[in-house]
Amino acid sequence: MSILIKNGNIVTASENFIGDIFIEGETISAIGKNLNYEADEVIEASGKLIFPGGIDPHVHLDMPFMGTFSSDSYETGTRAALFGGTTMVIDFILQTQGKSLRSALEEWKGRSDGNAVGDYSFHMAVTDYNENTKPEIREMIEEEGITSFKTFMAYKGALMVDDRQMVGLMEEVKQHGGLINVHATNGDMIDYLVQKNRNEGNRAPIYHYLSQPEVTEAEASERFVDMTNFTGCPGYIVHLTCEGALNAVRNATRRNQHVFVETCIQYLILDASLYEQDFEGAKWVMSPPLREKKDQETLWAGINQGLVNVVATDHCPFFWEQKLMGIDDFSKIPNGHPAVENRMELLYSEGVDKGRITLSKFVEVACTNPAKIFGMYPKKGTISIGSDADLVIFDPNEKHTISAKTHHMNVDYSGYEGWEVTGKVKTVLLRGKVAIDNNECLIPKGYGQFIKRSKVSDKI
Ligand SMILES: NC(=O)NCCC(=O)O
Ligand SMILES: [Zn+2]
Ligand SMILES: [Zn+2]
Repeated sequence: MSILIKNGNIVTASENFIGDIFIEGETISAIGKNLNYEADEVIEASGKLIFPGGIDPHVHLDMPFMGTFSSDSYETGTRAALFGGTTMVIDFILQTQGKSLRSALEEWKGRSDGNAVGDYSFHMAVTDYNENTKPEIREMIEEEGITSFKTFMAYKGALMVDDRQMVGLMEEVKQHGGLINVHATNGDMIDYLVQKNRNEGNRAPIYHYLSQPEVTEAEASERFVDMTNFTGCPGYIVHLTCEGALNAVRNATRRNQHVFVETCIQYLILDASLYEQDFEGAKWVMSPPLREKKDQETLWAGINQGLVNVVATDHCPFFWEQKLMGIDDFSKIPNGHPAVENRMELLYSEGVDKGRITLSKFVEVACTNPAKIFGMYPKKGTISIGSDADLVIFDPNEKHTISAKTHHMNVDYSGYEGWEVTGKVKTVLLRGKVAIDNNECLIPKGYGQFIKRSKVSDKI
């Protein structure tokens, strides 16, 4: 099967030009002007942007968490991602404390195998690092192509590791060519504030926010950055939200250290005033919580300064019924919100269309850097000869309104209900197949492949 895409405005992290793309099978075989190849299908793309398929390296699909499961399966979650121009996601496996990484991998495979519509990979969350898990790090990297390891400095009593485990894990991960991801907030301080608020009868969603002030994230980010400096292990901070935390990374650059930073679309465009509305605020109960306007400005600037490398979502949807588990106690509200379908369009609309970032920066943080950092470049994350034909054909002028009535995520509300967006995903190709066209998904469950990843470096 061959496809010729004609006259599109091709955008990569470094280039922007009008041209044609010729696809044979799953990969791109030619790029140029006025290409004259015979193709089984021709797609006219004049007036449209063509960028690489988006990669969201932070999603939680069908994940057991806080006494329930996140509500998107591999099928619904990866399909919704495709509708929004994201052709690949990286999901998190959670080790159960006391059990092996291998058994967690088998559990996650049981839910994901044969069920994904779009491509996916896994990070391995190590929640119990000990002599038994140590040899499994090499196994995951060498045998499974899982090269990134997530740690939680928070969720005390459930997922949190201490600093001793952290440095031990870093040594091992570094030795085998992997990367450490971290949820960097101070779990002990948060646990103290949560219990204090609950004891004082403060049970509304806003107390979730008040139990995780900026200092809890700034302190843990600085500690993590210092530990990666000490061990020499490449590090990546997930869902960074605030000025204090970004300053820890900024300070590290003064000793020529680079730690990768991911923020999420919600931290760029939503703020903590959303918690000021009774239980409705539960829609945005996530960890870390939404912050202030000054933090949004810091994050947009951080993208342009090259300090913030990736914009993800931390997609972790729960039905309203599930959020109601915390109606009497904010600490029981399942943490997370749905966004995987909205990320690319919101980032284009709020970032590029409003002049905060360039088109190439948009591609860099939404497509290219995730591929580079997580060991998939240039197979994924760019438009070049030999790369997978994962492409988004995008109308930069079409306006539309986000709503739970029309989204494809398996959840009954939207954190962005009524949001007016400029720019619309029109057609999406995944490994040479038209996956989305005319608001329809044209590929079946099972088309999505598990992508084994290479060893990583701390340079991009
Ligand atoms: N972020 C969040 O609120 N839920 C998912 C788990 C995590 O990433 O911490
Ligand atoms: Zn987290
Ligand atoms: Zn997460």
